[in-house]
Amino acid sequence: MSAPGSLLITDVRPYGEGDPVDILIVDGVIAEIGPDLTAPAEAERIAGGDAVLLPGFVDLHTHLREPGREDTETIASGSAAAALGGYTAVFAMANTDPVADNSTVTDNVYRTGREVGLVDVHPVGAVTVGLGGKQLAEMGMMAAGAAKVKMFSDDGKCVDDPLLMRRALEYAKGLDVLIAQHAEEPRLTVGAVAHEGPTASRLGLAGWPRAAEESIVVRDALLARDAGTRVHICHASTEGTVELVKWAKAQGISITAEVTPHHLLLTDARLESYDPVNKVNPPLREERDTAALRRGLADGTIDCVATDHAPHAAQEKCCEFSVARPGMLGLETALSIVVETMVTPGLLDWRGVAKVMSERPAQIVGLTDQGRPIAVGEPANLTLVDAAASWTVRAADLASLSGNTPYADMTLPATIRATVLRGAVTAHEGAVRR
Ligand SMILES: NC(=O)N[C@@H](CC(=O)O)C(=O)O
Ligand SMILES: [Zn+2]
Ligand SMILES: [Zn+2]
Repeated sequence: MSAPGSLLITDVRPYGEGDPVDILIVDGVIAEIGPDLTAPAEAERIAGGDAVLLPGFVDLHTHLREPGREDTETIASGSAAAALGGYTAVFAMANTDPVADNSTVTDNVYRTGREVGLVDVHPVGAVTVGLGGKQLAEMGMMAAGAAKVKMFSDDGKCVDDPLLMRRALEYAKGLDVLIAQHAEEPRLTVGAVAHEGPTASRLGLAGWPRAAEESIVVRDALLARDAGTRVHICHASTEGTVELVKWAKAQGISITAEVTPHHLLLTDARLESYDPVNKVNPPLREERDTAALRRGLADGTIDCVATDHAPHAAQEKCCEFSVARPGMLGLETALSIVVETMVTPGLLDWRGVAKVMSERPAQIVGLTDQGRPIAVGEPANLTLVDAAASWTVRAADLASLSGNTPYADMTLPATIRATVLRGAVTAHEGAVRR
């Protein structure tokens, strides 16, 4: 499925480098790159306005709430949010209702995503039946279905039983699929709603210690070593996790890790207001953690950025902190937060942004048509970034059906001028194209 016909994008700088060029796309594939290109009269045209041209972003961690909670997000609304955020592929987590633990659900999510057509929606399959942590799901059936499921995760819950995790990794090796772990030792987080530290103590909130994450990270690194397979760590949130992933990689263990935009920018200082918009799993931590995560992302210890876009209804967020649902929106603000935390301080250049938001995530999960070089003959999955622009986040203006953004009223750098999926313009100047 690629857009038939031609699209001419004028005046863009691939990876923010060199003089502006034009890009001619024919039938979904980059046909020419150079100055002052000509296109057939009927070709669609987009004025780049000196935008930075990047490969389309790939999100390994998105929660679309379909099936089950279509009041908070649908595959259509989440796809729109993704396209507006510069994404051309997203991985939709399995903690839906019903759970995506069988190929009927995963194939339906996949097909609906194709029908919407704004972004490639790849369903994530559950590792265990019903996310129950007791019995392995039929991973092989999901991998063999129409969706060709490539990633499995019980995200929202940790696969905490070490023997079951070991078996899951062994099966994943045989199927050549990826297991992504929500690293949380549940015995250490009973009742926890905030990072365990001085802020939570002062505010009287039950704490989630760093060790709850780190003990699972190191355990799963060792299990992956013994199984001779790979494991991916969801939403790394602590300084210790960065150290452990670095250690594991140095041992030759096949481990990868993602960080969310909110764990790069926000700390538990946010909790002073008791506003549950700041409640998330794993919790917002301290400045030494955000600093270590930024350094880790810059030096490649942390492989990529993933949003953990987690829409929730107002009535489940605007309530007492301890009972509010954890999670925050992320798709439409991710690039801006990465610019704020990584590009502006000089930790990443635009090549680096392409790497952590597109190339590495595509490689980690084995997508062959995403995260590709901007070159002739490559699929035209592209994002145009207006690096000089800024915008003020308004929850009501977001395409998501939910409003739980922690960045409301903040003015952030960089906007997405356009997103192109296989030659089709999916978003342009803040509006989706259907
Ligand atoms: N991150 C969150 O706080 N919540 C996620 C689940 C998860 O990612 O663990 C959700 O599904 O709402
Ligand atoms: Zn999680
Ligand atoms: Zn999640």
